[in-house]
Amino acid sequence: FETEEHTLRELRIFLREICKKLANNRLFYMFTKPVDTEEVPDYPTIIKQPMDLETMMTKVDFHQYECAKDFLNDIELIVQNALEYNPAKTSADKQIRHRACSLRDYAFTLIKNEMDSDFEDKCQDISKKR
Ligand SMILES: CC(=O)c1csc(NC(=O)C2C[NH2+]C2)n1
Repeated sequence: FETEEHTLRELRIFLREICKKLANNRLFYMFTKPVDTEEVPDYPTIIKQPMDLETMMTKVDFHQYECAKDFLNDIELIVQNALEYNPAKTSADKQIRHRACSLRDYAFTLIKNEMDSDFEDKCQDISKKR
């Protein structure tokens, strides 16, 4: 059991580093905090499951990710929300969609390059057992 807790502790340290790198990239500024429903009142009428990088950092601290796959599922939620909320042909919408796709590619590539695949397998095994 103790070794499982050591594994999940190491996962949290790794995911905080990934989250920090993504949140510190100016390209992803609009994904760093929850959309302000005061400024964008129609957002909650369209996007039913909002997600952002600050919320993901909190989820790491609350032990709500047991493997990198769960973390990447929330990245994909950020991306899908942005594509749904910004469907127009305008340059503003196009730029946000392009940045959402860049966020996805950065996150998946960072994790693939910096994470030992055996370590992720161990995390997924622990997650399945729980
Ligand atoms: C996080 C996110 O996807 C977001 C925040 S504001 C926004 N879009 C706009 O403000 C307008 C450009 N066309 C609507 N999208």
